[in-house]
Amino acid sequence: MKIGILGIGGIGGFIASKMLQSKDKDEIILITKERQKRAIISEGLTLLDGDKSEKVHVIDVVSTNDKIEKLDILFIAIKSYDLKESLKNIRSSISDKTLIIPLLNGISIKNIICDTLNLSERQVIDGCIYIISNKINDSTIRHVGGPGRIIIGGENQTALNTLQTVLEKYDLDIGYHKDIKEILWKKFLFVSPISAISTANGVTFGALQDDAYLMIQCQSLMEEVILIAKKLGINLSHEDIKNTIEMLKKFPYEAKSSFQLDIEKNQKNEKNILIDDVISLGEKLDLDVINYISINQQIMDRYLCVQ
Ligand SMILES: NC(=O)C1=CN([C@@H]2O[C@H](COP(=O)(O)OP(=O)(O)OC[C@H]3O[C@@H](n4cnc5c(N)ncnc54)[C@H](OP(=O)(O)O)[C@@H]3O)[C@@H](O)[C@H]2O)C=CC1
Ligand SMILES: CC(C)(CO)C(=O)C(=O)O
Repeated sequence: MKIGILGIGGIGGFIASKMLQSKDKDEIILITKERQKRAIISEGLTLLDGDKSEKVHVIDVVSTNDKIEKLDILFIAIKSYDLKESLKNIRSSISDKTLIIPLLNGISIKNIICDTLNLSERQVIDGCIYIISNKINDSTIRHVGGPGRIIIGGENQTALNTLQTVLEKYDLDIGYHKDIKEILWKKFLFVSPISAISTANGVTFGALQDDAYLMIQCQSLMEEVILIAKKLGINLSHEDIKNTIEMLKKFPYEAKSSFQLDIEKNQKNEKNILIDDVISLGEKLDLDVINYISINQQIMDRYLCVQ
């Protein structure tokens, strides 16, 4: 099996390192930019986790300028703002049999992939990951916290069976769920409000939980996400808000979302999929998302938002 991983940053670097550490492995191909390819060829790939540092030697690392052989499985771990461009670059490595697993945040990623590559929905197996993992430099990734749990799923049971058989040999914590849409919305219920509120106020996950007023605001954002989800037929409830807040407690005090880290560095960021999508869905579905409109404004006032 040829397994590609597109985007070797916080997420792609984490899963690549875990897979490459396995003794019995498939052909794992890391797909990067040219500059990062050179760094990984000369330095290997190092995953830092607490006091541990694990370096793997990488045999197959290609850049999007290289000719890449047809892949059986492709994990996508790119930021949403680079997604379309990078997919176009690796189009020739995707056949009508390649199974694609996006691990990006957001609720519209499958549509973007299918539209960009003109693929059948059955080929794209929705997924998400619960983790905080950051790229330190082109050859070093740090797992900061979070369980690293991956959930994939959907209606294509044949594809899921294949993936389960291929991926079980790796030290990855993977769960399979038929109703993956609900899982993606539950993840979104976590990542969107928490990223928005902590970024708007410049606080870490721990400081957010210490501030009762901010937690009330955070819950108001969650209510708006639930309103939209329900209108779209996704079964989220207030119980999910409780579970989401419980989950927040499992992250380290100093943790920040990838959105906050990007925006603080004045880098391109995923505001479009984390915040703007909620506002436009609210408008489209004629639902009141006043708290999202206001948090969006707070973020724009506080930072110069690079899009
Ligand atoms: N980090 C986290 O803890 C979590 C992130 N997520 C989600 O996962 C997704 C990926 O995030 P994350 O791993 O943090 O992102 P990173 O920015 O750390 O990694 C993305 C990688 O893709 C590379 N890249 C960009 N464009 C291309 C291209 N055209 N061809 C090849 N490589 C390219 C980047 O290179 P360069 O740096 O040079 O641009 C970088 O190495 C996002 O949607 C994020 O929201 C979800 C859960 C947790
Ligand atoms: C909030 C978090 C850490 C949850 O996995 C995340 O998805 C992100 O930072 O993008």
